[in-house]
Amino acid sequence: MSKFGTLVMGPAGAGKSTFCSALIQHLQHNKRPCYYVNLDPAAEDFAFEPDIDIKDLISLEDVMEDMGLGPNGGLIYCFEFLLENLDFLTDPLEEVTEDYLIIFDMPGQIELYTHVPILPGLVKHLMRGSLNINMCAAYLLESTFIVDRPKFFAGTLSAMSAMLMLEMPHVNILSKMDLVKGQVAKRDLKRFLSADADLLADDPAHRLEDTENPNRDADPVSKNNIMAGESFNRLNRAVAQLIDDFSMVSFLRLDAQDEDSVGAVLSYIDDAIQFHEAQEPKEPRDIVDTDMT
Ligand SMILES: Nc1nc2c(ncn2[C@@H]2O[C@H](COP(=O)(O)OP(=O)(O)OP(=O)(O)O)[C@@H](O)[C@H]2O)c(=O)[nH]1
Repeated sequence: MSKFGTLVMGPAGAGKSTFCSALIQHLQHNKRPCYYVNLDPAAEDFAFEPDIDIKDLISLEDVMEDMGLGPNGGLIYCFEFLLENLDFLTDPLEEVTEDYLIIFDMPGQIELYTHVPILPGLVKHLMRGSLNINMCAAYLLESTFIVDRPKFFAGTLSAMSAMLMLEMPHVNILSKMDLVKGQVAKRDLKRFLSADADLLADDPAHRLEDTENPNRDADPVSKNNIMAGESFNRLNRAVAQLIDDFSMVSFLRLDAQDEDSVGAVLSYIDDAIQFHEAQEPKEPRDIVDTDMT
């Protein structure tokens, strides 16, 4: 039998630890066992004591002090150290049975999900090694991002970057929905949940389309700036359209204080894990270069 787990990720302050706690509480209420793994080497206070805490292996504070590194370099060092000492995770996780949901609480440094190839190695170890955990990534983005539409699409791209890098079942979650309740009409909210590209085109706060400036032709600097603005606009819209066309990113809603909302998100995570488990493992395809004949 396989083990099951979820990797809770997202930018700093997105609500990852709060979601982990709400999830643990919900699982406890439903008499479902869970196993909590803290992988944030800077995390301090926990509502629930982790079963595994990376700080027992290495802490960010020590690394910064001993190695003279900053918080980002220190975090990368901690994860490289973890990858060199994977028994720290493997030994206790081998004992965890399939009844448990293993919850991995991740740090918020965005570099980890975008351009440092550390997490793929960790995920590969957890999912494909002797542990063979069926996992789903839960990527949290703060719902207040929807107030600033370009920021929302930038956040959506960070979620996509994690999806592409990790190649594992993945759900995206707009966290802290209580903070935007009443501020966004239901109809508008739907457009954010499925990342509708037209959100950029009809953004009421759009500032770059200053084509009506009467001095634009007379002032070459102003003209160049406006041209750059226009081409950036077109580029932004093209990227948003790509996300929209391929239905690449859609979001679930989460209010961590509302147990029904937590339960609903959990059921999506469960489904994503089970759907993945049901898939036949694919044989790698033969590479046939048709131009070589
Ligand atoms: N209103 C509201 N606040 C929330 C919710 N979830 C988290 N918060 C608050 O948002 C802040 C950050 O939450 P954390 O859970 O620490 O976020 P995190 O992503 O774990 O943060 P880092 O580990 O620092 O990246 C805290 O003040 C939480 O109380 C929510 O659903 N609603």
